[in-house]
Amino acid sequence: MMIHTNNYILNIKELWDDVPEEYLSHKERYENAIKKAFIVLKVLRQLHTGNIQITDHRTPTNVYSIQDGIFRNVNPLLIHIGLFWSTIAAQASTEQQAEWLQPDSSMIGTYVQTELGHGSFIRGIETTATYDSTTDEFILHTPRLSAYKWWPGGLGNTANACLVMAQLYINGTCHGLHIFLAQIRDFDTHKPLPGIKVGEIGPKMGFNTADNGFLGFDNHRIPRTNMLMKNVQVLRDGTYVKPKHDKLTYGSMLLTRVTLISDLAYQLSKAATIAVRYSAVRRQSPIKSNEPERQILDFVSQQHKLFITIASSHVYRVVGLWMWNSHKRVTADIHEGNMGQLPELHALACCLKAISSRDASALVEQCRLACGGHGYMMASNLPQIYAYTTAAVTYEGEYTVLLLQTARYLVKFWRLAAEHKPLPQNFAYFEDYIKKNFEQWRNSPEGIIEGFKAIVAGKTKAAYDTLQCNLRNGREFEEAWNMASVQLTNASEAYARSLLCEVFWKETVQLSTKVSKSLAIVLEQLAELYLMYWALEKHGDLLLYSTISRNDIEALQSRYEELLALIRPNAVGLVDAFDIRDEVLCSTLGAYDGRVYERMMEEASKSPLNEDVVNESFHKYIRPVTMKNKL
Ligand SMILES: CCCCCCCCCCCCCCC/C=C/C(=O)SCCNC(=O)CCNC(=O)[C@H](O)C(C)(C)COP(=O)(O)OP(=O)(O)OC[C@H]1O[C@@H](n2cnc3c(N)ncnc32)[C@H](O)[C@@H]1OP(=O)(O)O
Ligand SMILES: Cc1cc2nc3c(=O)[nH]c(=O)nc-3n(C[C@H](O)[C@H](O)[C@H](O)COP(=O)(O)OP(=O)(O)OC[C@H]3O[C@@H](n4cnc5c(N)ncnc54)[C@H](O)[C@@H]3O)c2cc1C
Repeated sequence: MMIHTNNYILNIKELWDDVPEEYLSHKERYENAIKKAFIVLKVLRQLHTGNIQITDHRTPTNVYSIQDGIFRNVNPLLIHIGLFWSTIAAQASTEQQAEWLQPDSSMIGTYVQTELGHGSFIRGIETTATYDSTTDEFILHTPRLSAYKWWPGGLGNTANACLVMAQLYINGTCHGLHIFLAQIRDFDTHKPLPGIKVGEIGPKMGFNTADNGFLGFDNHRIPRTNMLMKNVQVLRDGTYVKPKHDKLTYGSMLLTRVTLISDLAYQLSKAATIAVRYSAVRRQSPIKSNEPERQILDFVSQQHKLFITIASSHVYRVVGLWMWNSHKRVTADIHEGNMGQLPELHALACCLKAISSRDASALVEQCRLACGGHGYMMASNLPQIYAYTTAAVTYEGEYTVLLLQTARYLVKFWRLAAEHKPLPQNFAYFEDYIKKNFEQWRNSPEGIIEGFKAIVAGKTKAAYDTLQCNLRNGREFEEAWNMASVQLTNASEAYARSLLCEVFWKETVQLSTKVSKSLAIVLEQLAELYLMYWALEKHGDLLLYSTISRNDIEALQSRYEELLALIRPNAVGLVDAFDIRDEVLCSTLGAYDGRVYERMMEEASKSPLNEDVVNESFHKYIRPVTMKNKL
């Protein structure tokens, strides 16, 4: 059958709710989501096997984006599709992949790493996998309460299998963290297997349809061949064959951090679409007292809140793709046995994941606030987008912890610069900073990019000097590092911002040569707005570390305000261009037709509290008190 995936999925009635899911209980919400998840999975499987064929392009992305509308919350199979399969594909041997990656597999899996006691510091993970050479098996065990797995999506009820991160022991020697495939529930009855204690962790701020779970093993045995063995092996006699790089096991986190940047761009485009369209419909106060009330989008302060969201969505789209291509390149190199580019990719992924998630959640919240009281309604969908987005600041590597990873990388290059050793081209500016080869400030995108590099150099130097000072004062390295950690994270944050500005500007300039002149003008305005916005936000840092003057800052401010005015006529067009369907946006405030107040009233009528003219609580609780008082 030939299908157009958007239309096909949108026409499956069971995927769309009559009652908004906010009115369902925790249990009903999950059951509703799981029903839909398996309808979607069936479509994906049919696409995979060729039973249905598609007529449109970008299908996985299409399905991915439509599912935001279907679930409003999260697909309970998100980790099954996004992490379980991809980890097997990346870390299992060819034979294991042939056995496990069957499209009609009975396995529904998840990625089980975090424990009650350890999330960030994964070397502290306590679950053990001990090799028993007499039976050719690993024994998975949870030695104490803090070793219980806690958080994995889909683990609570959906998954019957999982990839478990555990400390590998062979003949009493610990070889560190490795990944094991373990079946946890019977494929037919779905009952937990003997030796497995599994359940759901309870309601959260968001992600409530993802049945995040807990898991404990009581000496649970799995075959030796269930350890993921592409990069590392345990042989039948217990011989341990080391990987080429000891962090290859962390590869799934690296890949997810990279893909998250694009996902966050998409969440930003949803929030921007809702807030900009609403701001074009909403009228509140005249600007001049004798004029009619104006669209709130005409208030320059409102443009300041919203246009940076539009621009940031483009930034993360561009940088997400740039990182995706880098990941592809580095993975191909690793395949050839060359690990040289892995540290750089890890350092970039850490700081970009940290800053993209932090920016996205702050900007989604800004969009919600920009919609006034109505933004607080669940029916605006902004609270759900915020709850989803802010989780990304924590999962897949907590914000500060990831910035500190990138700081290790920056400090290494600063040390080279300080010792006058050769630096790679992309860090040549460290040497310029040390030699005080400062460029004269230029009020242009290129000038701002140079200014941001000076901030990175200045902040890395400050952190490095503090670190050295702590060491000279007799502190051990780890303690000295901890004492400098505020400055170290500041340096990483600055590094991420300079990368975002540079990559976005360069890619936009290149893209502008390939599109119509009128489109190129708008794209460059957005890119320039992004750079100006952050230059003004960070003007204190620029004053400290670059040659910018007060007059330059005033000129930047004027240009920024000019850009807001230039973008204003295209604002609605720019969010329409994100091309997000109403069914996916799920927002009374952001629908394409602008029927905001009508939709709000229609949604309110769905409230169960409006089913009866007089709710029975009146007779039970209110009347006895109020009428008694009257007597
Ligand atoms: C339209 C858009 C389409 C897009 C679709 C895609 C959507 C996808 C959405 C996905 C949604 C996901 C839903 C949520 C799922 C959530 C899942 C999880 O949260 S899983 C659990 C994640 N947990 C973490 O991230 C833990 C964070 N902690 C760590 O990663 C590590 O503990 C650590 C890196 C902080 C430290 O590790 P440790 O072993 O202790 O390191 P050392 O200190 O010994 O060494 C540091 C050394 O190692 C290098 N390193 C670290 N990690 C890596 C790596 N991954 N690759 C390469 N190198 C690595 C590091 O650079 C240091 O090197 P050095 O030379 O020594 O400086
Ligand atoms: C919605 C959601 C979904 C998730 N899904 C999964 C999943 O599918 N699978 C899975 O395995 N896990 C999952 N997780 C767990 C997630 O990966 C962890 O919560 C995350 O890695 C953070 O670890 P933590 O909770 O231990 O935080 P902690 O590390 O305890 O952080 C608490 C505070 O301590 C600080 N801190 C910790 N270490 C340091 C340090 N070295 N230096 C400075 N500051 C530090 C942090 O900055 C933070 O402020 C999920 C979490 C969430 C919220």
